[in-house]
Amino acid sequence: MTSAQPLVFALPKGRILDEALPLLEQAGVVPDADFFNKSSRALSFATNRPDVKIIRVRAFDVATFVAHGAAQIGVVGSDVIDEFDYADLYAPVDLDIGHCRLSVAEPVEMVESGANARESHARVATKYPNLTRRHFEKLGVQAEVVKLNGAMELAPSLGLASRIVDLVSTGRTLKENGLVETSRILPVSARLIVNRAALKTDSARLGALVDAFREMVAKRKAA
Ligand SMILES: Nc1ncnc2c1ncn2[C@@H]1O[C@H](COP(=O)(O)OP(=O)(O)OP(=O)(O)O)[C@@H](O)[C@H]1O
Ligand SMILES: O=P(O)(O)OC[C@H]1O[C@H](OP(=O)(O)OP(=O)(O)O)[C@H](O)[C@@H]1O
Repeated sequence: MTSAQPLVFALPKGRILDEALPLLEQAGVVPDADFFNKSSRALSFATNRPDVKIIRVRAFDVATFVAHGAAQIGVVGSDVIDEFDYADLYAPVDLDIGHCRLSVAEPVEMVESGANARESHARVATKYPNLTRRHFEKLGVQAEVVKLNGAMELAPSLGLASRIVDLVSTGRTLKENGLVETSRILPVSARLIVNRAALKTDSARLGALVDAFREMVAKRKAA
């Protein structure tokens, strides 16, 4: 990565994007109009800065693009950062957006019977296999993970798993699917991430962007 090449900024499509865009603009990066064109199938976009372009990817892929240097900077949830645990990622700024938590949830009737509490083995449906295994290992419970990419809340009622590990905000999805949160694994918020090697080779531009986000988040908190 030389400073002559444009910086690639990876943004997650989906719910974090709406909260991240004002921060991006306050940091001096404004996507071109076609970024907001709902009918566009483009995935890469110019910005007001000739030396910065944006790629819009799935939330779970932002960390991978940045860790491998395909993007040098990005915004992603700490759930994704912790799930992949990439050595080449550095997460210098908690953006104080995208707040939720990663939790274990179980069917209400299982909690009432206490059946799951005595198990030394658990079949868990989740989008987060690594975080799930690490959590249950700490409890001395062997977790057999059933990997899903969404709608985990259906798994227990369909006999696919006895518990789930998933993100929780309001708790509404759990409640409407007969589940109850039984333990919290970690709090989640969106972070600014950078590729460690890129930060060394292009410290001027990347360092300035990190500082801009850091200062802006501090100002918002102080307001
Ligand atoms: N209630 C929530 N549920 C899920 N993700 C949340 C929630 N609140 C904040 N987030 C953050 O948003 C990210 C997920 O974004 P989103 O749900 O839009 O995409 P996704 O469903 O994970 O991705 P995709 O739709 O491509 O499968 C999570 O990684 C998390 O950091
Ligand atoms: O506690 P709540 O406010 O109900 O939010 C939690 C739900 O939000 C997420 O689903 P999302 O809508 O992001 O779709 P997904 O299943 O594709 O992740 C998550 O997977 C939970 O299902």
